[in-house]
Amino acid sequence: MHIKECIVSAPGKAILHGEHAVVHGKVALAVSLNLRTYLQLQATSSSKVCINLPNINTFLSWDVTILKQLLSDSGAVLGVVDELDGELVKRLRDFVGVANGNLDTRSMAILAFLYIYITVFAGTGDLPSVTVSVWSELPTGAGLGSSAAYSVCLAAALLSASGTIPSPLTDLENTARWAEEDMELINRCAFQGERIIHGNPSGVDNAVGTWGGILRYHSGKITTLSRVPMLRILLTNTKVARSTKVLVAGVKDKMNKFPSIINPVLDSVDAISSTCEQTLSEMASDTPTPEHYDVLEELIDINQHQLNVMGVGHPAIDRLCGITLARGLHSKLTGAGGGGCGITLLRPETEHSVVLNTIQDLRDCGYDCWETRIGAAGVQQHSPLAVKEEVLEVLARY
Ligand SMILES: Nc1ncnc2c1ncn2[C@@H]1O[C@H](COP(=O)(O)OP(=O)(O)OP(=O)(O)O)[C@@H](O)[C@H]1O
Ligand SMILES: C[C@@](O)(CCO)CC(=O)[O-]
Ligand SMILES: [Mg+2]
Repeated sequence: MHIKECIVSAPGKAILHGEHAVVHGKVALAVSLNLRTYLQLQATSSSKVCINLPNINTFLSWDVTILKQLLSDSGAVLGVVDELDGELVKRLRDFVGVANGNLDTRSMAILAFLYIYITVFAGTGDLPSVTVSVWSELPTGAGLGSSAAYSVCLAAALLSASGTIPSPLTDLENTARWAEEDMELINRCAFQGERIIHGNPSGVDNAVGTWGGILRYHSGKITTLSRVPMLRILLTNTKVARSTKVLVAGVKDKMNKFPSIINPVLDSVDAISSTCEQTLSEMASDTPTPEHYDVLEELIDINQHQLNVMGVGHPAIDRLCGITLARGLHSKLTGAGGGGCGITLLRPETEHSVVLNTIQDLRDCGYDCWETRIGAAGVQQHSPLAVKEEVLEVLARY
């Protein structure tokens, strides 16, 4: 079979409001980041499937014949992308030697890769020899949607390589995006990768990885917010490791234990997202005022308290909030919480010295901290000419 080689990338994300509540049907607002995951797919004649994941120090290969055996035993078929094929996941777990409940970083990444590779190529009747190398600018497992960017890249590259979706690149451009219906397929396929890594994802992270921009996400309905002011955001990584899967399951346990206490909190988060959306829209249609920023800051503070009530806070995040507040800035965790990253809203008039001093205070705690740009493009295909040299260099090593 003819394999179309490609380089693709997808952005990470920050959730402004609605993490966790979105898993239970509430509204979330999320933005793409200018930090991306890159994937290079190459055809080989080695009769092997190789995966190189330098961010997590994982380099593996399998004989195609062994994977073909797995495929014929499982009877997996392409097209069943809306439901996770539990039987195939079980076979893959046995094949890779990963016990159910094992949340090890490498195991999750390998399972997600093999699952998407097999289901995508099952439809073509053949499993090709390929080498897939992934490199990300995102911290892994820190709340910035690294799992979704990884799954979106896998889906886009494997669907394109198999010819299931066309390659959008033409001779005239070095970076291109897929048509809407192709992106929908990429998003649905990536969602299965997220299911393997997260357990019960809402789909918001892979939607941002696919479409980019600033999105409202509600029970699978994705709306791009076109009227938004340019927000300045500081990102801080507390470097406290956590697992989205464990945190999402923890909130579900709390809901089951105390439904009458936790459900109103989720409703209240929903109202936070709606109020934020309305405020952003007012700011975009008029000149943003200090009063608008007062509202945004108060929403951030309330939402952070709600996340603590849900049990997904962490002392390292409380410390981040305290440090920024001492400089007059408001912060909350972003993503699944339990450590990981937080966002801090900067006002347009926030002085450069205040930003620099805040960044220094946070770095003194051992945190990484930087100002970020939001609203980056979603999944893209690139010619090598359009990829930063340092990224090409890493990808070329394998
Ligand atoms: N660059 C990468 N290479 C290989 N695997 C990756 C990479 N980035 C993420 N992953 C996979 O995603 C997992 C991290 O996903 P997890 O959902 O816990 O964190 P996150 O996506 O960064 O945060 P959040 O879901 O809160 O936004 C890792 O354990 C790994 O399996
Ligand atoms: C915690 C969560 O709401 C966001 C993780 O980035 C999980 C999800 O929506 O899948
Ligand atoms: Mg994730």
